[in-house]
Amino acid sequence: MGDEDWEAEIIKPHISSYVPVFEKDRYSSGANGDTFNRTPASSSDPGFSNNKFEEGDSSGFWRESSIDCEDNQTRNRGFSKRGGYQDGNDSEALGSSRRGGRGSFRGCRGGFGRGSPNSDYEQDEGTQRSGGIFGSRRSALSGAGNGDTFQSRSGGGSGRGGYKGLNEEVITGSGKNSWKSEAEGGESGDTQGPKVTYIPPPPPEDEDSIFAHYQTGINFDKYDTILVEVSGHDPPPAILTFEEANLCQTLNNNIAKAGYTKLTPVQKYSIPIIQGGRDLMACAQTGSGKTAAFLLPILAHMMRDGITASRFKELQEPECIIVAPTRELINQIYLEARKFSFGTCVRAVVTYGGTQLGHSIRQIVQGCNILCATPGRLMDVIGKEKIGLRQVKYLVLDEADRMLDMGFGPEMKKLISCPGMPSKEQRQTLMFSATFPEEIQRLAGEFLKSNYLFVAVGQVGGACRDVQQTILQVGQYSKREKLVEILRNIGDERTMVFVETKKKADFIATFLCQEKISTTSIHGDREQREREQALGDFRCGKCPVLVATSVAARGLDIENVQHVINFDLPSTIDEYVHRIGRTGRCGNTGRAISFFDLESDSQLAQPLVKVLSDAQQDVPAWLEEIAFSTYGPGFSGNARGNVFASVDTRKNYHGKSSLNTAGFSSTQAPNPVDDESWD
Ligand SMILES: Nc1ncnc2c1ncn2[C@@H]1O[C@H](COP(=O)(O)OP(=O)(O)OP(=O)(O)O)[C@@H](O)[C@H]1O
Repeated sequence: MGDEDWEAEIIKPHISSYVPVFEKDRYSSGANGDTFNRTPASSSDPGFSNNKFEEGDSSGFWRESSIDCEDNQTRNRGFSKRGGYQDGNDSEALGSSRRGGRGSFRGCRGGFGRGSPNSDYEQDEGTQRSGGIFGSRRSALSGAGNGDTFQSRSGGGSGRGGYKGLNEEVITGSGKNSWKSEAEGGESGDTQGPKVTYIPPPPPEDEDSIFAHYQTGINFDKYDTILVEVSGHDPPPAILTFEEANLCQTLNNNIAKAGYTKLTPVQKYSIPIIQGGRDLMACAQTGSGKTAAFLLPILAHMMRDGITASRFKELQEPECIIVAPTRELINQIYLEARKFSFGTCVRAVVTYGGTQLGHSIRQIVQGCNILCATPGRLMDVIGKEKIGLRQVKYLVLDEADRMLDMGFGPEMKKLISCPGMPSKEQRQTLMFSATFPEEIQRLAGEFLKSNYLFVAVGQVGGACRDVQQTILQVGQYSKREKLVEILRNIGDERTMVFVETKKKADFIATFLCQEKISTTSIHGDREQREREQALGDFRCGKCPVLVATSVAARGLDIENVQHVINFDLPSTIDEYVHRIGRTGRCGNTGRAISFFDLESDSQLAQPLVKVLSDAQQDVPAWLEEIAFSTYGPGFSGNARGNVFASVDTRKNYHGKSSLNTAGFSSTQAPNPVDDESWD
């Protein structure tokens, strides 16, 4: 993990054995947008094979293992034979149960992406990475005059190379996570591949957009009933209202404009702790307002103490650095920082991988008080001496357990030992997450003052109770059929579908498009522009289904996500908690459906039973049986005894080194290294 994209950005062009040709005429919308106007492909066209996706064909894509690194030729052959877009007739044969309403690619919205030719970020196309297997996507997918493109390019084509096979593992450079190698050999001169030139479109500047927000849900007031435990020496009392926080008028105005009238529990406890200058590790359920819990008191202090950054200094020395594990999440945090600092002299800047470094630097030198960054890019701008650390007063690790695990942990250690970085005694370090495995808590001690406070809102690592969880036993070869059935029942409600690998994300997205379910995808193999486009299309409802890998599991706050489907269950229970937390946010209700494959998911049965029962969900008898049979008589997953099954580790120092947040012995690394590109 921690596949620092700095290097991934300078990738070797790879040659694909399979380059399907997408032609706009084949998948163009009709005049009213609701006609799926397909011309059968010729049988010689490998991209539009007459063959259907077939389960159980060992030569087909479907049966491939989830391991991404394998013979390129074999995979591509398999996919081109099995996985190409079908022609109209075959598609009809396959899609017999298609719903009328949803058919035709859900009318205009369905299946057809936004036009790209006029997009702000087309300008650098010529210098982007060299295509990849679906390298012809840009021209071939360009829509007709209305600017539409066939959305499933997202699904079928991976920006950074789609089905790259072996090549995706052959990202050059020895120190993948080495800030030095990135800074030195990164965009500044390495000639191994095309440079990343993507400049994200600037966020809207108008006040309405800046303060746009969604409504809190019917269960928002129930937050007040959640038990909160604060541990550590001499914690300040919680506050009950925003007024008690004594924030300056501008901040209060911004809070009101953001639609916040009442504090969430994590805010009630964290704000006074941070205002009191204490270090903090806070664990609260997904979607319960952790971002504002750290931003507001930091901004309040910055306003009180005054800030020093001035414009157009080559070296900017921010007072606050916020790191998060994924690009989309850090961008979201930046937008929150920009919202709450609106009308103040505090300037927040964001920088993350997959975008042009020069652009980030230009933003930074215009003044930077709060730097929001993904870890690799942060080390780059430090290495390039654009960011100095001497003024850092606040270091925030969002999704802190992820930031400290084996993927990003080494990078975070480098960060705190960088020249100039104030020692932990001299800075305030704040960590937030919905999950906090105890072993990671122990690692965190290195970053925090010894008297840090630990806030646990409800069950540490517990699932949000506003999410109705259902576990279905579905075997590997029935998953697609079940998925389509569920999605057809769901209709147009926004749904995130999680799968285990990048390739599967593409494959499933392609498959759903083929089923005329408007879908896009996000994963670490897609170019950043495509990731952002996919997220944008999902957010605005243009594509109500987003197929994602774990890159989208944490932190993303998207309005109206009503359903999460775990097509593949993740390997850890914490990951499960984060994934399902994309719905049921801020007091709204949501649903999560997970496909449990007896052959591959048994190790998750026990922690799943625990998480379900702690969240007062129905536990299927078959799942309990598996949990018992896997773990024997000692298992008591249904016991609802201790609300704080996992707590501040300083309470349990002795002999409990392998517990995870669900309170069970961990059979695997907390966050296994995978092949995703995160930041
Ligand atoms: N006090 C509040 N009143 C109203 N809305 C709030 C309040 N606090 C936060 N929100 C909103 O709730 C949503 C979820 O907040 P946020 O993204 O900070 O959750 P989180 O706890 O960080 O979730 P995750 O664990 O998934 O990262 C956001 O849209 C945010 O603007």
